[in-house]
Amino acid sequence: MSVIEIDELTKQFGGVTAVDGLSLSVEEGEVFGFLGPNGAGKSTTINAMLDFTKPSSGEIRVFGRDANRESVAVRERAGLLLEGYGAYPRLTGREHVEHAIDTKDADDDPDALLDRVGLREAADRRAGGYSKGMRQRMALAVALVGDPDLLVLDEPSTGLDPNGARTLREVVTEEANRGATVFFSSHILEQVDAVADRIGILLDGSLAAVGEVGELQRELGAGATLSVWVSAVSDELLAGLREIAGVSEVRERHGRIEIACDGGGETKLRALNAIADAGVFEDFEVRDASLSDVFSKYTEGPA
Ligand SMILES: Nc1ncnc2c1ncn2[C@@H]1O[C@H](COP(=O)(O)OP(=O)(O)OP(=O)(O)O)[C@@H](O)[C@H]1O
Repeated sequence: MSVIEIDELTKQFGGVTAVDGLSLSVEEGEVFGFLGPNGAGKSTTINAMLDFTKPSSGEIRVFGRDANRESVAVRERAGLLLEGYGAYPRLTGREHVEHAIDTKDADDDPDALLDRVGLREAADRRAGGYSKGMRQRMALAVALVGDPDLLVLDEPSTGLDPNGARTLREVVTEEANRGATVFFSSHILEQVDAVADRIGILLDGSLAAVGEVGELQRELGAGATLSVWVSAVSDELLAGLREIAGVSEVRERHGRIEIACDGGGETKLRALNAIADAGVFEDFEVRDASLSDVFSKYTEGPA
C-alpha cells in the first residue's frame, strides 16, 4: 500500500515555481530519501504533504486520506521533524518530550526517548542553552513520540556532528524495522544512501531521478560522462563545473553540457546541483566513456 501518493503537485509563490508537476509514491515500510540542493522544493513538498502549505494544483494522499481536507487525521499518525523547529528556550529537553507525549496522548518514557537520541545527560537543561545539534536531537526525540506510522524528517542531519549523524541513521533504521515509513530530505547524498531504500532527486521542483539506492548509485557512479540538457549556458557555470573535485573536463555541445568525471556519484550530484542552482537544468543521462568520446576528446580540442 502507498503511504504517500503525490500526484502532479505544483506550488507557486508569486512568480516562483517551488514545485513543478511532481508525482511520487512511497510504500508502507519504505525509507525514502528526498535529495536535492537548496531551493529545490523539498520543504515545500513536505509542507504540502502535511497541509502547512496549500498546493497551487495537484493532489496528495497520505494513508489514503486527502492531505488537505483530512490533515488532522494525517498528522495524528505522523512524527514530524521540520525545518526551523521552534524550541521553547525556557523549557528543558525532557519537558519538550513530556509535552509531546501529553499532546499525543502517548505513553512513552521520556528518558528512554532522550536516551535514544543521545540527550539523556542534558535532559534537565533548558533548550535555550542547547547547541544547534542538541536542539536537532531533541526535535528527533519529539518526532518519535507515540511510535508514529510515518516519520517525516526535513533535513534531520542539520547541525549534527558525525556521532549525531550516526545516531540519526540508527534511529531511522530502528523505526523502519518497527514497520514505520520514513520520508526524509537532505541535500547530502551520503546521509541518505546509507539508510534509504529508494532515493528521489529533486532539481528545480521536478524529479530528475527516482529509484533504488543501488540502482541510482550505479547509474550515477558507473558511467564516466554526465550529459545534461540545459536551457542556457554561461561561462560562469562552465567555470564553476570545472572546479568541482572529480570533474576532468567540461564542454558544451548542442544545448547539452558534457561533463567528464573521474569521481563517482558525489561528483555527478554536485555537478547536477550546480546546474540546478543556475536555474537551467532540464534533463540528464550518464554514459560510459565510449571510444567515440575518447576519439572526439582528442580530435575536437577544448570547448
Ligand atoms: N513562503 C514562501 N514564499 C516565497 N517563496 C518561497 C516560500 N517558500 C519557499 N519558497 C521558494 O520556493 C523554492 C523552493 O524552496 P524550498 O524551501 O521548498 O526548497 P528546499 O529544497 O527545501 O531548500 P532547502 O534545502 O534550502 O531547505 C525556493 O525558490 C524558495 O525561495
